[in-house]
Amino acid sequence: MTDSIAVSARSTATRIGKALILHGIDVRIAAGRWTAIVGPNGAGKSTLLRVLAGLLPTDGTVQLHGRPLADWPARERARQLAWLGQAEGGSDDLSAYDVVMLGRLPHRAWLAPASDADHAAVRQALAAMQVAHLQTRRLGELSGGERQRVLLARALAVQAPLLLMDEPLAHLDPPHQADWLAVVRAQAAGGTVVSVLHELGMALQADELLIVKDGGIAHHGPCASPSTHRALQAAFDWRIGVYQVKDRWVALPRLPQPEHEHAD
Ligand SMILES: Nc1ncnc2c1ncn2[C@@H]1O[C@H](COP(=O)(O)OP(=O)(O)OP(=O)(O)O)[C@@H](O)[C@H]1O
Repeated sequence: MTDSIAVSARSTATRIGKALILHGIDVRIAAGRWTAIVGPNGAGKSTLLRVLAGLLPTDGTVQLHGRPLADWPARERARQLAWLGQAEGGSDDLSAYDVVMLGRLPHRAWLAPASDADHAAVRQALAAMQVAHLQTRRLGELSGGERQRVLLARALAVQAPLLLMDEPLAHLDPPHQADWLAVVRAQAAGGTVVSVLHELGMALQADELLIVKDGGIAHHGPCASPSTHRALQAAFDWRIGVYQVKDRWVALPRLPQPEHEHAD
């Protein structure tokens, strides 16, 4: 599994309106791994994730399991690729259970009732994100973190081999971040995960780091590699340091230094 490519994008330019947002993209995401996309604000991380999901047109080609995205029948593609966007709205009147059931739509025939397998997938996803006790509550009346966990459960309920998530940790407290980490590891053991993350300490727990800066790919490499750590620090203008704490890598902000001192 690790040698194959789950999703790839090759494009010279991605525009939103007239604005050039991404340029010179050539990225291959390995299957069976967790890739974290990181980089400064406005670098183009979310745009790149949307390109990989086929949600934003671009020149060049985007391929899912070696086949151009555009060639996939919509339902089949929806079963292959689960998506969690940033600040998603629109389902506030639905119960948490029904929101998670939306993740099963690609598996259901038009107007067909949910099957036992659909209900089982929903219950499993609710349990994985520890929101089973919220299942009868309306999405709109949940806290930010509860809501995010329900939306994560919806993405998990798709049971797609490729899971793309934009800032999945938004609003999650540290224990729930740790739970999410366990879920992602399990997910990557049988499939592929790509997540845009601002929490660099969490991103460094991934297998691969894809560093985006100024609309291009600055680096793509293993999270544990010194060259990746150097590239990460450089991408943030050396305003962060990467350190080893026991068996994990962490990134910490560096305080601004007086003009005459240099970063180490
Ligand atoms: N609809 C839009 N119209 C014009 N420019 C846009 C639009 N959406 C995003 N951009 C611009 O594209 C660039 C990349 O945005 P993107 O959201 O991909 O960045 P990001 O790396 O995810 O940022 P952040 O870390 O702040 O979430 C930014 O300069 C942004 O202002």
